[in-house]
Amino acid sequence: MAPIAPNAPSTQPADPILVSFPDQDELSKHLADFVIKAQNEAIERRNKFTLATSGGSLPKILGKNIIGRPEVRWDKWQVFFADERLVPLDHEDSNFRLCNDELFSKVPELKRSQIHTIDVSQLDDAEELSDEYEKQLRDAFAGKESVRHPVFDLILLGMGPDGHTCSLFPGHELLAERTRWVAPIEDSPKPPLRRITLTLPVLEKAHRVVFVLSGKEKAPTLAKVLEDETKSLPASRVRPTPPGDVYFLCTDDSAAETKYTRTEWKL
Ligand SMILES: O=C1O[C@H](COP(=O)(O)O)[C@@H](O)[C@H](O)[C@H]1O
Repeated sequence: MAPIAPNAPSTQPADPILVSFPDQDELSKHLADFVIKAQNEAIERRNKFTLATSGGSLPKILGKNIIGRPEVRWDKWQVFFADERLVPLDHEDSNFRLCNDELFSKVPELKRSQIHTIDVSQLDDAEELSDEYEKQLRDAFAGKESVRHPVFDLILLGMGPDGHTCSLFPGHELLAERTRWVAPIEDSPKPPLRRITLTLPVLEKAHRVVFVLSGKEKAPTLAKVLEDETKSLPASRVRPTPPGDVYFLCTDDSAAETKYTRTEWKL
């Protein structure tokens, strides 16, 4: 057996990085700085910035302080969805609609062709729709070459009180999915029932994954996620492969119940 090189990079996922801020506005400002840094590094690497975003509380926190920042190179962004609810894009449950209301519609420089939606008006079958979205990812990430996984520059995630993230729910069989990049779920415990989600292998391959959490109702779950060695909750299973990192950026009240070490903010 070949000896392990003494300075070989670790293959073990790094521990999550937890940073907390006094309130949602501070969280939002620092999130904007973080996204801009990720954007700049991505543009330097490949002259484009691939982002997957979630719905829920995230779009508002993201939109509030990034709109109008002169450093943002909107023309370089390619935006995908970490998950989507299978409702029309203008429905109030649609993650696209939330993102559109809070961000996209306020940034004319970000063209509709740069936003990769999961659109039930084009295809209503959840299986077919997830295959079609996976194809969009393959086209965007691989061109004509084949790649094992897309490597997003940044994935922004939320976390529900049950520990779900994307549309990956506790105890659900989709947590075991290792082949597909995108998968349908038709029995979501949280309405609406029908959704499409990125799978864990895609989250694990990203350069950076950032959970964005605000409010004291997230506190008990965040403590479980960071301290649960058994990794039973979906959010605790998101551990990017080195050199990828996972961050939890949150308000102080979200972090109030965890004993996990907080890191000083530095960019
Ligand atoms: O259903 C969903 O919930 C999660 C968490 O939402 P939040 O409102 O607690 O932030 C969200 O990240 C996901 O995109 C959405 O489909």
